Amino acid sequence: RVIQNLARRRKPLPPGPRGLPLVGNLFDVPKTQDWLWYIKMSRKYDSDIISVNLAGNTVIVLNSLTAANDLLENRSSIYSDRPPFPMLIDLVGFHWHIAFMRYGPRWKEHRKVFMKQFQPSEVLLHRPKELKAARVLLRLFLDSPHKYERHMRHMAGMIILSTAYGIDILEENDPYVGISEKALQAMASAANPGAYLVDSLPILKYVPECFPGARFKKQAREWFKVVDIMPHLPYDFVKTARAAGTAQSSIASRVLDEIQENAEDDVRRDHELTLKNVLGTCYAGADTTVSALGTFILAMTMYPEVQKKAQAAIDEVVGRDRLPDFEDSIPYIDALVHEVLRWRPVTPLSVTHAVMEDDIYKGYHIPAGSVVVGNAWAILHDEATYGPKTDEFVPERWLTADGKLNTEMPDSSPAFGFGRRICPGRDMAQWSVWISAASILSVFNINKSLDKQGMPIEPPGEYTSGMLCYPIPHECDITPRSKAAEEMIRRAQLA
Ligand code: HEM
Repeated sequence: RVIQNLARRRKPLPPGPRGLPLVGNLFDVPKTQDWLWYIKMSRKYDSDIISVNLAGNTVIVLNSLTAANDLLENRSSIYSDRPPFPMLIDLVGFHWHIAFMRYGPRWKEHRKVFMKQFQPSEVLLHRPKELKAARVLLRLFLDSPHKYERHMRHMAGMIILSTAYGIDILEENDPYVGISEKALQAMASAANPGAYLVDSLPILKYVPECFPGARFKKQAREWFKVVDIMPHLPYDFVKTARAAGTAQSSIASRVLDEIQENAEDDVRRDHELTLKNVLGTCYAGADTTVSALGTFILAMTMYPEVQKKAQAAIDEVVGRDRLPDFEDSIPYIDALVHEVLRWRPVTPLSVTHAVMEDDIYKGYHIPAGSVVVGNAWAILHDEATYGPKTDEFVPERWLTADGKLNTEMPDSSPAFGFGRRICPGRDMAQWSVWISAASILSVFNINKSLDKQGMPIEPPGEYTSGMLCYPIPHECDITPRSKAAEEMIRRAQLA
């Protein structure tokens, strides 16, 4: 084995730009949209696998579906760890979040509990809550269309908090939404690759707060206050509601019933802690759904002809006198959801994995402990896989000539990551986006706003840049397709 390891180490690292002493490529990698820079490097070195050195840490970037599948999927037994994330975990306190747990028994236990609640058969149980939230979304769009981003956030929060905890959230200033949003803002900032030097030089986490340049520690301490209580607050709500006999059906209640029946005190405590962490993690999923819905609104504003085709497809199946339901089969909307996830992936560089053992791929050495990144943007924009004009929003690329979903083609799953860490909420997420998109288009038109001269305002199509990216809300006009549509939205609230 020793000889094998020595032989591996003699192989070169995957190609990449030469860095400076000590800092390596720390200042070469751009702070924003680094996925585009990695594509450029991949072309420059004519290799779908490249490496950079960030202050001594090797980062391996996989820029093709083949490379991502070969390593993250087919060798997942050694490629499913996470890097240590000193800022996010040790300082900001996200140690309870499944997505950032190291590979091992603790992660496996959490993932098992999560998967059980979000496997496709269980997701069917959550549909009534998704449908209710989609209908509330329509009414909110009707009342204040310009606040569409806030309403989509409300909808995603409503689905997750009612599914996970049986909490009916308030339309304004809900305390559970408030705390979760604050924690997620902290996550978005702290997980931003390259944003904090402490992630490259973990020793910095020990410097005192008063030390020059240690402002990040003060910031982390502020964030810690909300991040630490985020999973506890809604969980305590369920426990109180159960004691009072007022708890609504929810994942928390169902799992608590099972736990109460079977376990000894200390086993039960462990199970409860796992459950609390799993449920806390769910809200982060809500945030990704908001990003995908924002991309949907952007695409509909930019591509009116796609919008018209989608509406025609809905009208053909659903008609104009009821709202869409999960039972409706509308392949054009299936295609549109895939295209939303592909065109502007929510996590363009996915979430970083780490490799646990030395490995060799295509003759290159991948050292144990390297960070391994699947460049989801590069993969989902590869014309060899997804056809021409991948920068354009074209749902037809997912359809056969007779308008059915093309099952021969790879789907949009790289948007949800890879291998053993692939997003376990993806089924639920896709259905949330599906029902929202179908419901919105069945009753609303989304058009470019007009400026003072009556000219259409082109949406800038800007996104935030980080691990999770969100479209920056743009001006658009969201108006009911007819008086009857408006009445249908109001009636649906009373049902
Ligand atoms: C459009 C919506 C969503 C997108 C694009 C998305 C994307 C992702 C990605 C890229 C990962 C990392 C996978 C990897 O490391 O290879 C991930 C992980 C995860 N997602 Fe999602 N997600 C979405 C919605 C959701 C929802 C709704 C939930 C919960 C109900 C959820 C729960 C999780 C969890 C728990 C993990 C961590 C998995 C692990 O590390 O084992 N996600 N997601």
